[in-house]
Amino acid sequence: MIYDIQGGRKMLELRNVSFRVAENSKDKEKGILENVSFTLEDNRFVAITGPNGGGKSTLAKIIAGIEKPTQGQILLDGEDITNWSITERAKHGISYAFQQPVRFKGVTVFDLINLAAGKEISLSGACQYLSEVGLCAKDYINREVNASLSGGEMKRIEIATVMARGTKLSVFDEPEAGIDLWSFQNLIQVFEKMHKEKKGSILIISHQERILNTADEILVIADGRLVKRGSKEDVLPALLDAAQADTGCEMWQKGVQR
Ligand SMILES: Nc1ncnc2c1ncn2[C@@H]1O[C@H](COP(=O)(O)OP(=O)(O)OP(=O)(O)O)[C@@H](O)[C@H]1O
Repeated sequence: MIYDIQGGRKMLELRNVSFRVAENSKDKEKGILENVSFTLEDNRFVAITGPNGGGKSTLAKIIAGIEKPTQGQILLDGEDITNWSITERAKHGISYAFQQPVRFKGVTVFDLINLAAGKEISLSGACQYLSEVGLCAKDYINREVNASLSGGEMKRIEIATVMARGTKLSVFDEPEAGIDLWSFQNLIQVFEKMHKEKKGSILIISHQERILNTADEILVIADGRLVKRGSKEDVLPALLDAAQADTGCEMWQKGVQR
């Protein structure tokens, strides 16, 4: 078994992960992520934050298998999954909720939750997930997952599907995006509950102080690099000062760990 320096079991490990794309001019490359390394233990709640365009969503997509790193390795329970597809990773317990969820014509909300659960679940069981994300279940359970759903509704349905999946790692990309303030309070409780019930590890990309405050650990990604990692007590005060001073990225990059 593999343990990290804090003594917890390493569930996910990123080793020097880089993601570079070709720039418009043929011979040049643009670094979206550069040498990102970190480990995630079982049943942890980790938030990833940082300035817009810093590389957070790319990192989440690389973990879920939507993008492949151009360099580096990803290990799940000690096994190298760098070249695994999204499906293989999903089968082995990695769930991903998009920043902008996809819609599936012809599929109902109930179908989607059932598919996510990977087993037959009752109507009341599916409704329970919808209620937890603040949707009145009877109004949504038989609706088609199409363009008639608003962005916020779609987002909540997707979070319900990730909960139904109940995998060892759930990755959420800005779950707060498009969610109204009232529902947001409930959403925080959803994540707190998932964490309390130890339903696997949660990796959330977020800019919201309340989500960062709930996390066991915060990673700050800026300009494609992991610039800070620590407990909320270590990381949050500097982040909030930076936000107030509006110095953004420069402040975050102080004390860069490379
Ligand atoms: N395939 C790609 N080709 C070219 N540029 C890309 C590609 N993927 C991401 N980028 C660029 O990489 C940068 C990081 O994007 P990413 O979406 O990961 O940022 P982010 O930190 O999640 O931002 P936000 O907080 O705004 O959601 C952006 O400048 C984006 O335009």
